Amino acid sequence: MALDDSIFSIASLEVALPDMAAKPVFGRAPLISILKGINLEITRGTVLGIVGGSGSGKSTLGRALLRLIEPTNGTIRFDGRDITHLGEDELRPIRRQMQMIFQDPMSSLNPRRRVGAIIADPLALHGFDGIDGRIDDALDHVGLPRSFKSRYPHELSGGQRQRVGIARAIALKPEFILADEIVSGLDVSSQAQVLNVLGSLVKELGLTLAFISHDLSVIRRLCDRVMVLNRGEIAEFANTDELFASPKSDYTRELMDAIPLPDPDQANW
Ligand SMILES: Nc1ncnc2c1ncn2[C@@H]1O[C@H](COP(=O)(O)OP(=O)(O)OP(=O)(O)O)[C@@H](O)[C@H]1O
Repeated sequence: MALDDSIFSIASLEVALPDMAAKPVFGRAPLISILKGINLEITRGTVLGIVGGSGSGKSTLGRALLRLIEPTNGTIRFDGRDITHLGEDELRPIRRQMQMIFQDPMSSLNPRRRVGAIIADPLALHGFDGIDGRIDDALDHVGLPRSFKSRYPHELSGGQRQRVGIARAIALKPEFILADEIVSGLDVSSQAQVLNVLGSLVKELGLTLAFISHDLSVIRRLCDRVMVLNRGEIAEFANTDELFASPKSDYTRELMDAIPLPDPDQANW
């Protein structure tokens, strides 16, 4: 793969964090290793699924990609630039290019701001002009009526709130979006809506997405490639079709066995 096809290039990534359970009376908590030897390329315009059980290191990997935490070892290249150890001042101009959509929109959307303002705030912060038009565009892209601009988050359903989170992220025209367990709190039909919206956006806008989920059935619907994480290490990394056709690791097979049988009402998912 040519290097310029990659939005992210990760080599030998390791993350160790202070062990909060250790609670030392004096000095610092000892470090525990969370991620080990992660190598990864994320190709422009593709969706990478990151899957694994609870505590496997999915969110930590996402946070390291966005440089919300600093790795202990290894390199993170974003758009060809080594960002592994950049300070906050140097990261600031890059931050707009990397957006995140969160698991719980009730806590990530300010309950006292209307939807229009929620989408407008980061646009204003980053100095965009024509903000009203950009808000309308973003709402159109996620399939929400423009009249929702005057609503508050509590006046929306869970799926609609999650689409506001997506609208806020795409309005900034980022190069990359990280979505961390964004459908796990939703009922099956809202999950389907949100996944459909994301799938269309990837095609329409050429988005590059990393999609974290513990649920392989969700990953299968959206992702081109899948990284399976187990205890902070890569158990398997393959194209989605290959992974489902012939899983190579026992751990992947365990995750597959945990997929619930499809609901016949959702057969056209
Ligand atoms: N700030 C931290 N300090 C110490 N340990 C941490 C910290 N954050 C996460 N961990 C530990 O790192 C491991 C990986 O956590 P992480 O949240 O990345 O996993 P995950 O795969 O996203 O799990 P889940 O699906 O449950 O959210 C866990 O054992 C967790 O307890």
